[in-house]
Amino acid sequence: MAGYLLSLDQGTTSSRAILFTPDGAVLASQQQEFAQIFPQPGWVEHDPQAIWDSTLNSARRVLQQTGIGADEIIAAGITNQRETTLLWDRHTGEPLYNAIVWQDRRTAELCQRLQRQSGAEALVRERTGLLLDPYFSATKLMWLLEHIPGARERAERGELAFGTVDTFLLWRLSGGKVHATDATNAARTMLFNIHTQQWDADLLRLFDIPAELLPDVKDSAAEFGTMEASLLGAAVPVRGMAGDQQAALIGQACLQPGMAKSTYGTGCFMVLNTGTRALQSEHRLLTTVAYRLQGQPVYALEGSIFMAGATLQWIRDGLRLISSAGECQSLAEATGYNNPVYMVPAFTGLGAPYWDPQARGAIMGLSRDTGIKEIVTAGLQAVCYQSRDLLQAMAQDGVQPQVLRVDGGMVVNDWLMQFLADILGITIARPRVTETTALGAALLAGLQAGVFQDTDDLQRVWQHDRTYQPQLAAAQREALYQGWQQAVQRVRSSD
Ligand SMILES: Nc1ncnc2c1ncn2[C@@H]1O[C@H](COP(=O)(O)OP(=O)(O)O)[C@@H](O)[C@H]1O
Ligand SMILES: O=P(O)(O)OC[C@H](O)CO
Repeated sequence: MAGYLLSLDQGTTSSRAILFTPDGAVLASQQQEFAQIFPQPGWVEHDPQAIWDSTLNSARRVLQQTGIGADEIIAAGITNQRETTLLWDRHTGEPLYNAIVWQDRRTAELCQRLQRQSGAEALVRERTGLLLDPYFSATKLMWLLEHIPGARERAERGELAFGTVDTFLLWRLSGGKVHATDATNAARTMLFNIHTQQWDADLLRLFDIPAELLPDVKDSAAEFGTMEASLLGAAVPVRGMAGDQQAALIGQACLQPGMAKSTYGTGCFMVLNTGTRALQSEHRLLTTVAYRLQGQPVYALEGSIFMAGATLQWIRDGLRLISSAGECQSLAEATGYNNPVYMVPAFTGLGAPYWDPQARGAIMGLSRDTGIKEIVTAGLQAVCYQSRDLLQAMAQDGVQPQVLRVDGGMVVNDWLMQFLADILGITIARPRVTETTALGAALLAGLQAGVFQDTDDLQRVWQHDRTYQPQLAAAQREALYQGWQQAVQRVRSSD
């Protein structure tokens, strides 16, 4: 089929537009960063106009760069930073406040208050697969309704619309005609019942959210509406949508139960396909919707690590031990595996499976001969030990992937990938196209457009670049990991 697939990838620090050929190759890519707003400690906001402008500019530029007309685009897909919460006026389209970003912790106390309410935590866990944490949209929306004068009354009168970034972009792209999301994004709001695939009345009551605010929830490959022709020069149909980590799972073609991917960027997100079974984790992993096709949800277990590449950024910009992230590979090669130094990068607490917001970072095992290389190596090793924590939690929940597909900025580091294989004891596979998030959204759009017939067709798009096999003796692997577990134990605020 002639024509192209356009992917709009709206991330936490930048927006990207990528044009793919129908066989999943990247034709061109444009990216624009935007400002992070930190009004108070622990608060993180984005200007909605900056989200919109950077997305639209990237899309326009990628067409200009290639000379391709919008009328040559078969379908567009949207993928996005998840959980980030917006509230806008249905008549004017104007947001009432900045977007409250997923990293924002302003509702921590509100969450603690709700946790004390009998049965609240269990209700959230059972219906949404999530934990009662400020990370998700519900308490952010609650905050907006409480703090913007008149917002609650207006919401009850049906004058306002809530949305995560996908929904906001679709609203603007469609000229205010479509208020919809997909099941993967809905699953991160803490208001959506992942079993019935409906907004949940009990949760709406718990968080005091008027149902009038909510978007329609569609499959991840669906007819989401068309973009206003004035935006790109032709009315491009939007046919795919998924939160960025779920889109990466699709872009990595992890479409069978037991297949897993891990994205190593600023943070790390490991997602494991569990098929049509919504597996409830006993080890504080999240249960989430991986994608929904033809009304059938496929579920996933997810673990997130807050500091992956960000640890190296701190080593570079905070400690100034290196001048670029690329330097760390040769330092790690010189140090070797048997590094007595352990770094626990709990700068903003520990994520899954610990969920310990009070824990703080530490570097342990220092001696007079410790130098820069040992500290840098410990920063890299911490990413792998934390991945092992997540993989182990998944295994204890009954699913043990044999291969982990990886992507994100850190996976260019061959030493890191080999150490990851050795510490996890499974095969690490790196794909040829590492823009897996954008690819996932394009694949969903292509599926809906008929470019691909079924998920088997999507699987054929994935191409392998390099694999790393575990080579370390089991005893040595366990000894290294034990050192990590002891280090974590020492920084935790509670058991
Ligand atoms: N050679 C390298 N080895 C390890 N980490 C690296 C290397 N090059 C870049 N990184 C890390 O990769 C991260 C950027 O990855 P990227 O996927 O672009 O992040 P994000 O999409 O979250 O902004 C940075 O935090 C950087 O420290
Ligand atoms: O935009 P990213 O890549 O930092 O991803 C953010 C995640 O979706 C947050 O859950």
